[in-house]
Amino acid sequence: MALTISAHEVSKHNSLDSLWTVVDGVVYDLTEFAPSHPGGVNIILEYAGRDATAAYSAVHSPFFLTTLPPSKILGRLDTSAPLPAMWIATPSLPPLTADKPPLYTVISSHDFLRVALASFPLKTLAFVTGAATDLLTHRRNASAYADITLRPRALIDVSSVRIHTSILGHRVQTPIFCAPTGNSKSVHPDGELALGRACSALGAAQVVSTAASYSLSEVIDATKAASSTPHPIFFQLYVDRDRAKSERFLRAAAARGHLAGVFVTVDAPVVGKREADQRAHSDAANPRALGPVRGHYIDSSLAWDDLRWVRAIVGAEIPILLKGVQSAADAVRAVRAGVQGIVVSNHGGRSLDTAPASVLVLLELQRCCPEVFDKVEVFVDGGIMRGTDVFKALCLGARAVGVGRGFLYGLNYGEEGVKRFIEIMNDELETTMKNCGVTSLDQVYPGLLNTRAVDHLIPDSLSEEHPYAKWRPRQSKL
Ligand code: HEM
Ligand SMILES: Cc1cc2nc3c(=O)[nH]c(=O)nc-3n(C[C@H](O)[C@H](O)[C@H](O)COP(=O)(O)O)c2cc1C
Repeated sequence: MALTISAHEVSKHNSLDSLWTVVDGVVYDLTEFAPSHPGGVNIILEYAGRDATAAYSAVHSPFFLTTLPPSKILGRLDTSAPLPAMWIATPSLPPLTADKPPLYTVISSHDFLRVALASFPLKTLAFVTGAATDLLTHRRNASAYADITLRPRALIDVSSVRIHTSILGHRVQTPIFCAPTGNSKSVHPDGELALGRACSALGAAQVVSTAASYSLSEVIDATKAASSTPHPIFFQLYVDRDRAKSERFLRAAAARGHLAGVFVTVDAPVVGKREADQRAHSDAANPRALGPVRGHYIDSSLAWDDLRWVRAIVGAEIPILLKGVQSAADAVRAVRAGVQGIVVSNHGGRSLDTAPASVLVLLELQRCCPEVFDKVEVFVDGGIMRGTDVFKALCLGARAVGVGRGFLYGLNYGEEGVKRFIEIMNDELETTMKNCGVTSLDQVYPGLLNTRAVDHLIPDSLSEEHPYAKWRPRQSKL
């Protein structure tokens, strides 16, 4: 890359016909790439013909640029002459809006949420706290835990409790894992690296999203440097419409040699209608746009048979989990399809509003297909804010629980905040166990819960018919 290119030359390539941009002093030709940019073409166009370093670095690690074909790296920017005014664009993400209270004053996940509400930039706030349409599933994920009550046992020696367990053969120090979340750099510049370092320090498993700001490899490298005992790292897969791209990602992930498994997300064939996100991005320049372009690269034709394709790529050894199982019928199909684990999840209520709260689906599995718990490892996420929630999910057969937003609220304070979040949740779980007369996670079982307040909501058979409405559409005469 010997060529030096003047800012004046770059600025001529400022349209979709010829689109150059500069990141960290390197000039890239994004003409071919821009229309398929997973974050949408408009954001790239905004930086066409000028410097995009700040905007790029606000959401991405340097890794993504290395995935462009070498022919698209045109040269270095000539910085010997003064750069034109307005050439270096400011990032589209505004800085944090408020000072955060000291971390030691934050003592619960609700406190972390309060700090996020006061300090996240508007777009980040909408992205992280948002959910589909009326947020009913999002709220119900949490409130359903409150409807399930505990049945404590007394006079048991609980002076010492242990919360370690295993996930698909990997020992973890806590049953709480970091669920995959995209674009974590919008919360903190260290994004998934900080999540990884904190998980590694406290022995929690981590799932790295396809849409992560840092690549899986960067996360593995960062956490290896932080701790000598590696924590299990999983990769979450959104299958790309360009299947060859997903195949390359998966092969690279498998070849990296530190992959505990692949979570294939199945509850977001399209991105849900998240109105806070739409409002935060509404733009007079594109009045007809209905929201930020997210996930348009996801292949909505993905079907059960495609799991064989995933298996063929990752090989026989790496476990595959389905993330986003929302019915007993699909849990049974997943077992038949030969996966090693399922995650009962509705994407934190972000995909389909009024889908059932995930802990209720866990109960549905217990009622309609209990054998699933013996055949595969079952996990759950969505709405977990307290140690009591974790405990209840484990009593209902979850091997471990995922938390999405909570980790991001911790990440607001960087690695230390994530550590504090995990420690608070662990501490609450231990307190719950002691007060319920349980000293290790192999003692939890459904008898420690009263679920009567929600039992009437749980389907009572695997049948995919409505219990009494039998109407079917008539054949159209057209
Ligand atoms: C001018 C350079 C670039 C800028 C300013 C930019 C900015 C952005 C923004 C703002 C988003 C949306 C984040 C959100 O959802 O809030 C995004 C998403 C994304 N970008 Fe870029 N980007 C650039 C170049 C690239 C390149 C070169 C690649 C890869 C080769 C890339 C890969 C992605 C991916 C995978 C996502 C999707 C994340 C998701 O699914 O949410 N970007 N980008
Ligand atoms: C900001 C954000 C981004 C997310 N990104 C992804 C993703 O890239 N892939 C995925 O499978 N799930 C994603 N999820 C869903 C989480 O993995 C998880 O299912 C959900 O957040 C659990 O609910 P909770 O946030 O109430 O804990 C995301 C969730 C949030 C809040």
